[in-house]
Amino acid sequence: MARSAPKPLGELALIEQISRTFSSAGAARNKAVALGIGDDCAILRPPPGHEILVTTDFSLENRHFRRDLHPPASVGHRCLARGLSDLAAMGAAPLAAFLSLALPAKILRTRRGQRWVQDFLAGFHSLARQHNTPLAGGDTSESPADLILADIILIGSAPRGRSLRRSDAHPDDALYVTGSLGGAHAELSALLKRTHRSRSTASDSHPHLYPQPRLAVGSVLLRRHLATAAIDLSDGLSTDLTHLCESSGLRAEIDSSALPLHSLTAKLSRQDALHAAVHGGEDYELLFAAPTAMRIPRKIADVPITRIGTLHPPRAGKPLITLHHGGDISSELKPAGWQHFSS
Ligand SMILES: Nc1ncnc2c1ncn2[C@@H]1O[C@H](COP(=O)(O)OP(=O)(O)OP(=O)(O)O)[C@@H](O)[C@H]1O
Ligand SMILES: Cc1ncc(C[n+]2csc(CCOP(=O)(O)O)c2C)c(N)n1
Ligand SMILES: [Mg+2]
Repeated sequence: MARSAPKPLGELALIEQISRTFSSAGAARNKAVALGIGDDCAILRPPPGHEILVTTDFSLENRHFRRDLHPPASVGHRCLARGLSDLAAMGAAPLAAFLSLALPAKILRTRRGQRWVQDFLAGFHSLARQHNTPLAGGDTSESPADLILADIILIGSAPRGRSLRRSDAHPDDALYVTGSLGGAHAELSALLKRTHRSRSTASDSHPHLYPQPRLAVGSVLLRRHLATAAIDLSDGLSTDLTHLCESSGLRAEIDSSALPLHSLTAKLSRQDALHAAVHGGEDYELLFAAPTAMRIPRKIADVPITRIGTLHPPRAGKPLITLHHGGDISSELKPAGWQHFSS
C-alpha cells in the first residue's frame, strides 16, 4: 500500500527545522555570536585585536554535486568545507556561517525529499561541530527550477594584519602542500562512471565526498610565523599556484616526483595520476610558501607536509611554472584546473 504523502514543509517550518538542528545540545558554539538565527541580522563580536575575514561560495546542483551521485550528507559537508578551506588558507579561525538555500518546492512535498534536506543539514552540522562554526543565519527560498542551490558565507577572524595572503611570498621561498593531491579528482571520476548514489560516509576516507578543510594547519602556520603566503587548492594546483605566483610577482619550479599523490590515484596510469594531482580541483589542501631556512615540520596538526618546489624572481624566457620530470627534462605547467564557463 502506498504511504500517504507527508505534511509539506513551508518556509517557516523549514527555518524552524534548521534552527532546531543548529541549536541542539552538542551544536557548535562560538562566543563571537552574540545573536544568531531569529532576527533581521545576526550580531557578531570578534575577539579583541582581531579582524574579520569573509568568504562566499556557491554549491549548485549539477555544477558542484549531483543529486543522483552525491549523498546528501556529503553535499552539506562540502558546502561548508568550501568556505572553511578559504579561511584555513588565510590562517583564520571560523566565527560563524550563513547558509542561503533555494530548494525546489517538490522536494519538501515528499518523504524522500524531506529526508534529503535532513541529511544535508546533518552533514553540514557534523562538520560545523568539528570546527566550532555555528550557523548564525541565512536565507531560504523556493528554487525557480528543479535545482538545489546553496550559497555559504563564512565569517572568520585573525589577529589584525597577520592573515596569510597569496601576495606575500618571497623569491627563493620553498613551496609546500598539505596532505595529498589528486584524490578528489580520482574519486569524482569514479563516481561519474556510476549510475547510482554513493553510500560512503564521512568516517571513511573520501577526498571528494568529504574533504577535510585544513584549519588547524592554517592556524599553526599563522601562529608560528612559518609561512609567507598561502592559498587553498580548490581549482587545482596548476591554477591555484598560478594565482599565488601572479599575486606575489614570482615564478615557480616544481618537482613532479615530489608531488604527494593520493592513494586513490594508484589505480591510474602515471600520466593520469599526475594530471589529477596537478589539474584536478577540490582537494582543498593548502599550498604555502616559507623561507628555505625555516624548519617546516614533516607533519602539522597530524597532516603530512611535503616540499614540492621553489619560488624564484621572474626571468625573461622562463615560464611562470616549470615542472621538472627528472634529469634535464622539464615542461611548462600552464593553468588548466577548473574554470567555470570554459566547457
Ligand atoms: N561575483 C563576484 N563579485 C565580486 N567579487 C568576486 C565575485 N566572484 C569572485 N569574486 C572575488 O574574486 C576573488 C577570487 O574568487 P574565487 O571564487 O576564484 O576564489 P578562490 O578562493 O580562488 O576560489 P574558490 O571559489 O574555489 O574558493 C575573490 O576575492 C572573490 O571574492
Ligand atoms: C557534478 C560535478 N561535476 C564536476 C565537479 C568538479 N568541479 C566542480 S566546481 C570545481 C572547482 C571548485 O569550484 P569553484 O571554482 O566554484 O569554487 C570542480 C573541480 C563536481 N564537483 N561535481
Ligand atoms: Mg580559495
